[in-house]
Amino acid sequence: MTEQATRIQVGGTAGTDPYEVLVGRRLLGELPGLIGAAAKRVAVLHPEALAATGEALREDLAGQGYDAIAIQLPNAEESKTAEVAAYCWKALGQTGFTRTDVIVGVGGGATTDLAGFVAATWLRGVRWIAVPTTVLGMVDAAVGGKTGINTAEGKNLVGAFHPPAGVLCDLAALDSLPVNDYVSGLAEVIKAGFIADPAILDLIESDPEGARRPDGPHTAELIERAIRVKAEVVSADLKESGLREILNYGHTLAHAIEKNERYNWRHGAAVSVGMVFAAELGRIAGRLDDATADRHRAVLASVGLPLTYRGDQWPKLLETMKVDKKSRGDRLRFIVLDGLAKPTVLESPDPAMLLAAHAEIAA
Ligand SMILES: NC(=O)c1ccc[n+]([C@@H]2O[C@H](COP(=O)([O-])OP(=O)(O)OC[C@H]3O[C@@H](n4cnc5c(N)ncnc54)[C@H](O)[C@@H]3O)[C@@H](O)[C@H]2O)c1
Ligand SMILES: O=C(O)C(=O)C[C@@H](O)[C@H](O)[C@H](O)COP(=O)(O)O
Ligand SMILES: [Zn+2]
Repeated sequence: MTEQATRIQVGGTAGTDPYEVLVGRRLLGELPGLIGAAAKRVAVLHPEALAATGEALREDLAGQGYDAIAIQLPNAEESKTAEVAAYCWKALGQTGFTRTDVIVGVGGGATTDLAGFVAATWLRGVRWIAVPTTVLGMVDAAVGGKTGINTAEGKNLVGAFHPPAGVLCDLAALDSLPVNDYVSGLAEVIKAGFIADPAILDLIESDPEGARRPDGPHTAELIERAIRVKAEVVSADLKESGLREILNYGHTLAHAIEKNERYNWRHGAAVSVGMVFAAELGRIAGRLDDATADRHRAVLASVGLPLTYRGDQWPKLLETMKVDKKSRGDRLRFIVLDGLAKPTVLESPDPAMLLAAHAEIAA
C-alpha cells in the first residue's frame, strides 16, 4: 500500500504531458495506475545489482495479470550501450511488445537512461515509468525525459527526449546503496543548490556527515528540493532550447573526465570536479565572486566528493569537450555562475582562461 508521498508535478506546459514525481516509501502500489488499463505486457529493466528487486517486481506484476518480463542489464555505465539497447529490443520483439505495453526502469541513472531510451525507440515510443533507486536517479536522471546511451566518441551522444509517465522515488531503496554511489548523487544535489536553490547548500553545510546517509536528518528535504529545481527547469524547457542548459553546470568537463576514465569514475564524482572547474572559470572570467567560488570546494569536500583530476590529461579533455552538446560549431560553451543561483552561458572562453581554470583542478 502507498504511504503518504510528496508529489511534484513536471511538465504540462507547452504541449508536454504532465506527470508526477512521488517521493516517499512503499510507493509500488502506484504502479498499476501508472501502467494503465491498456497495457497487457510490462518489461521490468533492472541492473544486475537489483536482480532480486527486479524479479520481485516482475512476480508482483504477473500476479496482477500482466504478461511481465524482467530484463537484466549490466550495472552502471556498462548498460548505456547500443549493444545493450539492441538486446532489450530483441527481448521486447520476442515478447510481442506493442504500442500499448509499458517499460518500467528500476535502478540508478544509468538504468533509467537506458530504459527510457529503449522506450523512446521501441515502435517509435512506448510508455515508460521510472523507479529510481539512487540519489542521483531520484533528483536528476529519472526526471525530465533525457534518455540515452554513450558511444565510443563520448557520453550520452545518442538519445531522445522521452519523458516518463511517472517517477516513483522510494527512499527505502537508498538503504542498500553503497556509500560511494550515495555521495556521487550528492554532486547533482549540490549542483541544484548552486544554480537555483542555495537552501540546499545551507542544509548540507549544517550537517555534512548527515547528508552522506540515507537516515540523515535532511535526506527527504534535500532530495525534494533538488527534484523541484529540476522539475521547474524541464517544465519550462523540455528540449533544452535555452534554460535547460543550466542543468549542465559542471558537465562539460565532467563528461570528458568520464570518457577519459572509461566510465570507471561515477558521474557525480566527475560532476564534482567539473563544478570546481566551472566555478574557477567563472571567477577567472570576472563573473563569480571569490566566496561563492571557494564555497564549491568547501561543500563538495565536506561530503567527500573529489575536487581534482590528473593534470596531464588536459589536451585529451579539451578535445572531448568539443563534442559536448552545448558546443556550436567550433565554439565551446560553458555554464558558469554570475553569482550564487545566477547561472549563465560563457561562450568561447579564451584558451588561456580555460588553462588557468584547469590549473586549479589539476592534481
Ligand atoms: N537523464 C538525465 O537527465 C541524467 C541526469 C543525471 C545523470 N544521468 C546519468 O545517470 C548515470 C549515473 O547514475 P547513478 O549515479 O544513479 O549511477 P548508476 O545507475 O551507474 O548506479 C550506480 C551503481 O549502483 C547500483 N545500484 C543502483 N541502485 C542501487 C541500490 N538501491 N542498491 C544497491 N545498488 C544499487 C547500480 O547497479 C550501479 O552499479 C550516468 O550515466 C549519468 O549520465 C542522467
Ligand atoms: O537534464 C539535463 O538537462 C541535464 O543536463 C542533467 C545532467 O545532470 C545530466 O547528467 C544529463 O544527462 C546531461 O545531459 P547531456 O545532454 O549533457 O548529455
Ligand atoms: Zn548529471
